[in-house]
Amino acid sequence: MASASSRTVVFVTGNAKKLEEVVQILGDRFPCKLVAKKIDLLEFQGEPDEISIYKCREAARQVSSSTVCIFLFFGGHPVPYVKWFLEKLKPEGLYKLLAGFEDKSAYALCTFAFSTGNPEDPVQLFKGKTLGRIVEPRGPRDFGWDPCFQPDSFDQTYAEMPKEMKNSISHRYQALKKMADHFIQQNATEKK
Ligand SMILES: O=c1nc[nH]c2c1ncn2[C@H]1C[C@H](O)[C@@H](COP(=O)(O)OP(=O)(O)OP(=O)(O)O)O1
Ligand SMILES: [Mg+2]
Repeated sequence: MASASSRTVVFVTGNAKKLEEVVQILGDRFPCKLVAKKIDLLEFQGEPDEISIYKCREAARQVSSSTVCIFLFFGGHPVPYVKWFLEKLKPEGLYKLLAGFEDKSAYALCTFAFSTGNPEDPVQLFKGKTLGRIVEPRGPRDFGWDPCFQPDSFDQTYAEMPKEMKNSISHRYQALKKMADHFIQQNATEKK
């Protein structure tokens, strides 16, 4: 197998905002070459881990190169299908859905699923979770449910925060950190 630094990792996402954050968070910390690719994958039903693994396998199959590694971004709570809720309801509607519930606590979840490209290898998951609550939308509307998610111990919603602040505490940051650490360590082991 090629050494990590000469390896190309394909990031599978059609979401420009996710990609933007990943590039900002990783900087030049990641030891592999990154290429982004949009693949429209069917949404499976199930728990987030199962969905991530299924979609990653499917993405790896579609990219069909034995040397390429795949990541699949998966993000968003209250449910894996939040994308369709958001499209129809907008952040205001998402908040209103919870009107009847006193408890507005929520968490943002990001899972990176990694496949070596070899279907025999297990898919690896790197997960990050940020605790918070769902609030009436505040701040710019340019990224999904950011206006209605307020992380614990902050007064601002994700949308109101400067980008660098969100990117230093977010679910995506935490998942990426685990993933980058894994590859940096693997790279160091390969060099020994
Ligand atoms: O940090 C975030 N802050 C706010 N909103 C977010 C975030 N991360 C994902 N989101 C939104 C995008 C989509 O409305 C839904 C997840 O759906 P999800 O399938 O993961 O995203 P997507 O289809 O846009 O991109 P992809 O091609 O990677 O599947 O939550
Ligand atoms: Mg999607």
